[in-house]
Amino acid sequence: MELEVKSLTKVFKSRNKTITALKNVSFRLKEGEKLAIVGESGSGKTTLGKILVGLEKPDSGEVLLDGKVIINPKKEIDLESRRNFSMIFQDPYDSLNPTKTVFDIVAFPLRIRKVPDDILREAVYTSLNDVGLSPPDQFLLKYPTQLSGGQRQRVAIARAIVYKPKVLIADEPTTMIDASLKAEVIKTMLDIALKYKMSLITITHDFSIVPIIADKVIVMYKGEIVEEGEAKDIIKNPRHPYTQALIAAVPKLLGEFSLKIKEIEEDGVCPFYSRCPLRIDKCKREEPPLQDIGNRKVKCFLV
Ligand SMILES: Nc1ncnc2c1ncn2[C@@H]1O[C@H](COP(=O)(O)OP(=O)(O)OP(=O)(O)O)[C@@H](O)[C@H]1O
Repeated sequence: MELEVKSLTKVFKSRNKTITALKNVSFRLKEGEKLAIVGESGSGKTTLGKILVGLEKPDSGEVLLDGKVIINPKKEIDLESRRNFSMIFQDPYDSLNPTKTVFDIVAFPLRIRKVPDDILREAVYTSLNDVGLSPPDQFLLKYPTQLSGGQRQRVAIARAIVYKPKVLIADEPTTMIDASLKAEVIKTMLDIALKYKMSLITITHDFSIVPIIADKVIVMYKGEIVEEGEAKDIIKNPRHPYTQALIAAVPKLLGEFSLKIKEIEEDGVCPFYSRCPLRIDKCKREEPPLQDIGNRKVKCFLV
């Protein structure tokens, strides 16, 4: 399996505002690889995940799986292509229907694909065992409100993996759960990815989980990739000033790190200019390209 994301761009327009959520985002992912997409709130991470699972359409660019175009602006993503991806959403309180039992929640993706009952039942049991909700019989008839936060997140994972996607996308999977449960949820996802040879894309603002969850990292700022490379290299030696700031902010909350500076929003200016501690004059006159530097890509003149 090889996933290729090519120049994805997505712009949201409302009455008086245009927001470029993604701008020319490209990357590749192989079978079993683990990628972290890191950036603060609003950097476009969730939009990227939503495009992959078919919840949003790109304005331009395309996504290929094993060389075949499965997503482009003119195409409705079909159920067969969607089967390759699955997304675990940030909030296990919000994403589980409170009126449905665990069985119905986990079975749902198979029901819409009209999977026969006996296969469906077997798949739900396997999924619940895989996420550590075992024995499954103890959980099947429970409602989300009867479960703890960690258990709810496990149900969300069970639902996401029930049809064995090739790429599992986890959007801030540990944000809403207790710190003490973070490691367990992460371990569950890693075990599952390994067992089924799934590729894992973790969307996060939290650099502290990157060494555990990823071999590759993409750092996004305002919808653009500003740095991309091997996780261990980037953590040891971040090259883009934004990546440096994100890593320096661990384990502080990124909210504390955000500087309240009026941002310059002009074309032809580095998007990180207003916040960059290392900016030079050129950064205000010219937007740096995403340059290849060894096995790294960095969108900065200073590297
Ligand atoms: N449906 C939408 N309509 C209008 N604007 C949107 C929509 N979805 C996202 N945006 C905007 O696009 C930008 C990127 O949002 P996105 O949710 O992808 O970022 P993010 O990095 O995942 O942030 P967060 O962690 O807060 O979810 C934001 O400015 C957001 O307000």
